[in-house]
Amino acid sequence: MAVGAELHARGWSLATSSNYSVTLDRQPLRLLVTASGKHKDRLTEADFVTIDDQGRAVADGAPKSSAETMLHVVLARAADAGAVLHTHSVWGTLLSDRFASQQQLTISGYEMLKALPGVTTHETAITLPILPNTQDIGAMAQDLERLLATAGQKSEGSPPLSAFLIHKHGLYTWGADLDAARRQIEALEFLMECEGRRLMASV
Ligand SMILES: CSCCC(=O)C(=O)COP(=O)(O)O
Ligand SMILES: [Zn+2]
Repeated sequence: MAVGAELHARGWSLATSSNYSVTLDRQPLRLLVTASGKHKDRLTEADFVTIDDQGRAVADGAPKSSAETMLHVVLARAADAGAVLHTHSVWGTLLSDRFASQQQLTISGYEMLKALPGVTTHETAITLPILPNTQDIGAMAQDLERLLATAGQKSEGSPPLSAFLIHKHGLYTWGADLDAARRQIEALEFLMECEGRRLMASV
């Protein structure tokens, strides 16, 4: 609840945008996911749903979980996520469109990069893949599974994939726990704003 209020206050989870999850159990898989369509500034305990590995609510009478629930399931299953945060910031949305033809946004040179897992120097280049947006979340979940499988084969020395963008939609990041995901979302939103402002200043 506190994360929703905070990300809303930062302008990254306005209105009903965004969704969040925490992995409760791995065997069987159980995630606590935000309910769908909730104003993220006003989440209450009733606005969280425990779901299984198929994205189904475990308890009868639970509210409908996020429309993007299956992305959280894929991240918990295939990327070992302990927590996932998804935001809809202005900079993430604009940059996902500006770099859509390249299907990725690369950011390098900023000291803030060191807030991300596996990054020890500002000289590191991180790449945020950009997935196509679609209302078919099953198709998007398959795209994400492919992306994670490919990222797993990347060469040693590059930081692990810990975030991606969806075209004209927003940012996903995940970590071992909510603190890690919270730290990453703040660093990534900062980095995207730097990159967006830098590009604007150079036109
Ligand atoms: C106006 S937000 C549109 C849906 C979306 O992208 C989102 O992040 C929130 O969807 P949910 O079903 O999790 O409320
Ligand atoms: Zn979204």
